[in-house]
Amino acid sequence: MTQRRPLIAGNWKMNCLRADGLALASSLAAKAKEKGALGCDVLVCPPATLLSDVVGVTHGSAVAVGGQDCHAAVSGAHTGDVAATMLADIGAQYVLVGHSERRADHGESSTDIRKKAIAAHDAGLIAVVCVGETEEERDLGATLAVVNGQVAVSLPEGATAKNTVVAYEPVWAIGTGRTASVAEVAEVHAAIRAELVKRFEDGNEFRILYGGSVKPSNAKELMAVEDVDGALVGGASLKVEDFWQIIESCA
Ligand SMILES: O=C(CO)COP(=O)(O)O
Repeated sequence: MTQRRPLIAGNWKMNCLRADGLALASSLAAKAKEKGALGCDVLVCPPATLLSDVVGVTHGSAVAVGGQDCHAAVSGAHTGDVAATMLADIGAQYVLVGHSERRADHGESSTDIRKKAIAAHDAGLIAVVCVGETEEERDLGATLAVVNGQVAVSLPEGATAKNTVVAYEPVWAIGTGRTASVAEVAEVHAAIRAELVKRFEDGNEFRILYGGSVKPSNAKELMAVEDVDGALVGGASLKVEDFWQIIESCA
């Protein structure tokens, strides 16, 4: 069986002013240093305003830093946007693309997301490509068709297990306290794995994260599911003790 090193990623979303964000990142970096070898890779994705400083305070620790989005272009007249090259330039190693909140708030399509993933790869970043069905789509029995469709279009030809992570986040489980059941997660992750294996030579090596109300109390159970290779954590990543317990669930 392929051994995939888990990734525990914190998506801070639009939270944390400077003092709180830097305290959170510094505490995590200190805990990681104190612990030594961890059972997983660790990533935090702060808001753009804090990226550079968080890179600074986590430097030399096992905590990697990522952006929450990037533009598909390298530069140009795109007011308010950030290029993948800019993220790489300040020391970020990852970028989230296609989060359901971006798909919903900014009307991003899977085609847009593929372009962003290509920009991320060209900049030397690891793209964390997010997919997931809405509650309506699940109720219609369309979950696998929706998620497989998003995976097929959002992942570019040049995706590899080294430059791409897939994150499955059912929209109805995000920030709601409702977590998908182990059976629901297992079914979708197996379907994503099958898509990846069909399309990419190293499809078995891609990490597939689960996200949606992951917390210390359910992390161990979710991480034990076949083809769950880590978590993308929102709310619980803002509390150092909670996020740390989720990290430890990979030990
Ligand atoms: O959207 C998420 C992470 O990207 C999940 O958020 P919550 O963990 O707050 O449900």
